[in-house]
Amino acid sequence: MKRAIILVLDSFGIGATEDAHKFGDVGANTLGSIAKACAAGNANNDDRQGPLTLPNLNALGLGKACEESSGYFPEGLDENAEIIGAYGHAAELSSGKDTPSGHWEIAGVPVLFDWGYFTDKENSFPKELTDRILERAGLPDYLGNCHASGTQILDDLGEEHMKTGLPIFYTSADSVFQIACHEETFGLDRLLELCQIAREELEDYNIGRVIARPFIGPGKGQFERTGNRRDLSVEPPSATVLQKLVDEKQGEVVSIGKIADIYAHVGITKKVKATGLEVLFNATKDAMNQEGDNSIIFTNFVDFDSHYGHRRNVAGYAAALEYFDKRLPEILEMLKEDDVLILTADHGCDPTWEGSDHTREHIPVLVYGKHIPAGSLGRRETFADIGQTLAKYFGTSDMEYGKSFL
Ligand SMILES: O=P(O)(O)O[C@H]1O[C@H](CO)[C@@H](O)[C@H]1O
Ligand SMILES: [Mn+2]
Ligand SMILES: [Mn+2]
Repeated sequence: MKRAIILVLDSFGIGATEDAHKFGDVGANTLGSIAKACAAGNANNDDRQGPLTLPNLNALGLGKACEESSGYFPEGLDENAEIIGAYGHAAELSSGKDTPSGHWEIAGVPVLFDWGYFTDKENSFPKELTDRILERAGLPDYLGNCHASGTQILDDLGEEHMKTGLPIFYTSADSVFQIACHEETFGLDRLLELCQIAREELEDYNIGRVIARPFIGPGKGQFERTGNRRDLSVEPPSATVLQKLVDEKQGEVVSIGKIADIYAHVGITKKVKATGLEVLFNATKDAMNQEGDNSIIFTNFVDFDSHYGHRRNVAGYAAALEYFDKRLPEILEMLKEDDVLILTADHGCDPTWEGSDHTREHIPVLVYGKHIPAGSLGRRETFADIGQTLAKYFGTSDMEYGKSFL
């Protein structure tokens, strides 16, 4: 019975890529920076203290993968631990360091074209675009029109939004058009309709995603984003390994969390809505109990990125990693004879880096299964090696990019 379980720790990079200078990210290392801060006693909070402790991820080869990627073995992890998994680090072929590019490349389809971006930090959006969106939505105006951190902008504009009823439009270094509205005063359905309009009006702008950012709370300092976030993505440019498994093998692809949105619902046969590390973990285990031959169980753990990476919260990121690590054996124990477990990431988001954007980094490629020999997979030229490996494992037609490592 063939099954792959793919766990994406969103933003968990392990060291800058060779082309990081193009992104201003030379020296970024999400895991490395967290490990350093923890070892120095600079990442303590109510949930955690001291050096970074990730024995289970380390046994799969995480520490060594980071060392091969960056020359730095993460402090806190045991350099002499017995390694039970195959481990490597992969560079990104895609032109961007965003979530869809990273995920599509993992599934064998790198994004070789350039996305459209709203590069101006202020007055970011063309007036003819926002005029059309507002007109179709029957709104007189909007707030924002800038690059922003999604939580900071709620503090800055949330109250004005509640008072005026005007939506908040903002963007970032990613190819995104984001709309934040209060779930209760503006309404979730209205926000989703507005995002759909924006998606349609953005057709000529080559923008990867429109993101609905609903939030709740009474006022400044008390606003919180909810689990009703929706990402309206364009479709991947060609068939991913997910789609091939469905089309060629009549397989199942189970999306847990954001995965379905990221692939624009293409190549996905089941969707499980889940928010937060704990619920995502439980949902992954449920799917592992249910799914049979020719299935991919694919989970995105977005909190690493959205709650800690973008928020530059090192202690929070470390605590979340330690929580993930503690629960990992539950999944290892559930693996059946031929199951393949892949732990990876889609880009970096070093919580010690300036600003609030992603960082261009290698991703870890940790592969574990009862019949997979432990040891280094070395440097991989593209995330698409994962997709090609899956194509070979499931016996679909080959992907155009990537080399199988099994
Ligand atoms: O600051 P928030 O809203 O979390 O935004 C982050 O999430 C979006 C999608 O990854 C990007 O725009 C990134 O900057
Ligand atoms: Mn991401
Ligand atoms: Mn992000």
